Formats: sequence, C-alpha cells, structure tokens
Amino acid sequence: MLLSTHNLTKEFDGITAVDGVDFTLEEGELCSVIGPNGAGKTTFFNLLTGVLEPTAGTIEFAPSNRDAEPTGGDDEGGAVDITAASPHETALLGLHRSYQITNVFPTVSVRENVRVAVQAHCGRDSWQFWRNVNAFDDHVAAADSILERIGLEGAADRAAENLSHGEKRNLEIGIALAGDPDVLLLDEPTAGVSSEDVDQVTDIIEDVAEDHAIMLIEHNMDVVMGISDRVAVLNRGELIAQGEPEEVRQSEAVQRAYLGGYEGSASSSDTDEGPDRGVSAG
Ligand SMILES: Nc1ncnc2c1ncn2[C@@H]1O[C@H](COP(=O)(O)OP(=O)(O)OP(=O)(O)O)[C@@H](O)[C@H]1O
Repeated sequence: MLLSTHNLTKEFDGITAVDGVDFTLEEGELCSVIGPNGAGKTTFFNLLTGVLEPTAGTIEFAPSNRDAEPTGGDDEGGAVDITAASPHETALLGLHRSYQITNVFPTVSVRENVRVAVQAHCGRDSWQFWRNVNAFDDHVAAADSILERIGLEGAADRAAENLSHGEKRNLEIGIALAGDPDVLLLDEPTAGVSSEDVDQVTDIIEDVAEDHAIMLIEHNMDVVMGISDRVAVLNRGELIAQGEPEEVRQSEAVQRAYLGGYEGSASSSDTDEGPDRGVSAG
C-alpha cells in the first residue's frame, strides 16, 4: 500500500462531496478517477493533498522520502497518517499534484520554471544556493534531464507562455516531477489540449508511470481506458466501482451512472493487462 483512505468523507453545507470512500493505491499503479460532473473527484484530490480537511475518515501514505516530519503516528508498515497534513507537508512527503497552469511562470523560460521547482524541492539547502555554484549547476542539470523526459528539451529557452497547450500540460507534469514525488496526482492533464497533442501528453504520462504511481482525473475516456491500470468511479461522492478499464466499462452500475453509450475507440479496446482485480462495489 502506498496511499489509502478509510471512510473518507467531506461535507459542504448539506452536500456530501466525498462519501465514505475506502480507496487504496498500490506502488507503481496508474489509477484514473472518473465520474460525472460534481461526483467529487476534485474534492477527493483536495483531501488527499491536504487542500481540504475531511469531515470524517483517515488518509495514510507510505512515502519513500522521509525528510519531512510525519503529522501522525507511524504504523508497523511505515505508513504515516496524513489526514490533517497541509499541502506543503503532503508535497514534502512525496504526494504531488499538478495544478493546471497556476504553477507555471508565464514569462520565464521553460528551463527556469523547472529549475526553480527543483531548487524549491531541495528545501533546506536552497538558502545557500547564492554561495554554492555547484548546487545551481546541479539544479540546472536536474531540470534539463526532466525537460528531456517530458519532450521539452528543444523548448528550454522559450518563455513558458509561448508553449502550446499540450506543451504547457507537459511542463506542469515536469514541474511536479521536480518535487521527486512518489505519487503524482494529475487533474485533467489533457484539458484544452488539441487532439493531435493528446497522444503526446498521454505518452509522457505513460513514461512517468514507469517509475511513479499516478492518480489521474480525466474526462477523455479514450485516454482513461487506454492507459489506466485501474479505474475508480465516483458518483455523488461514493466509490461505486473500481477495476480494470474493460471491467469498469462493462459494469452496469457505471454505465447507469456515467459512461452511457461509451464503447471506446479502436485504439483503446484491447489494452487490458495485469492482475485481475475485478469490478467491486465501493
Ligand atoms: N468549496 C465548496 N463549497 C461547497 N460545495 C462544494 C465545494 N467544492 C465542491 N463542492 C460541491 O461538491 C460536489 C463535488 O464537487 P467536485 O468539484 O469535487 O466534483 P468533480 O467530480 O470534480 O466535478 P467536475 O468533473 O465537474 O470537475 C459538487 O456538488 C460541488 O458543487
């Protein structure tokens, strides 16, 4: 177990946005969270990353990076209770969320955007970077290797505002990678991206998924069905089903609540691999 929630619940003035969710993310897993508008997906991410505090329930995380002070007790498996952790604390522990565009400095170069994120992650040693030329060079080298990974090495010196939508989404993923996360939470990474750039964004997500666990909120069902190991379905705050993409697609409860007539494109119909988890009621 890398990340898990027990009875996670968030109420806003009479609305239960997240309702008693028991969820577990395993190491190396790419899990998409889908559901109709208002199902509670963003609220779920906000709870996991400490942006919101739950009304009830708990969240545990078993990070590999233990620099940060845990906010709750360690259990025997090395998991930390992050139920009341702030976004800063969850990020330090290794739970990173890519925010649409808000993390990008538009007039600053692509390389500098990533370098600043690398430097910020280096935390305690950043105060001495004015004196330490090597640290600066290390941060530039780390930024360049991230840019290569997200396919933006050729755009390193361009101002971020001059990137295409798809490239900006990739830069956001790069900035999140600079924090050396164990879990990356991506909120609609293909939103606003042209259809020809969607493949490029999904290729990068799949590459990053090789050595990170990923949680993905995504409305593009071809993307969801094509790249997810597992799909979790929220409806009115409840986790109504989870399983491999094909199983979720065929779930009657999911069809009723959400997918409607989705039958998939030719490219996303034969991608199911991995252990049989089955579709289970949440
Ligand atoms: N800060 C808030 N105050 C009051 N109600 C809220 C707040 N945030 C979310 N909600 C409500 O909680 C419910 C879940 O919203 P949420 O944004 O999590 O859904 P979502 O699945 O992300 O939707 P979408 O796909 O449209 O982004 C909705 O009814 C929403 O109106």
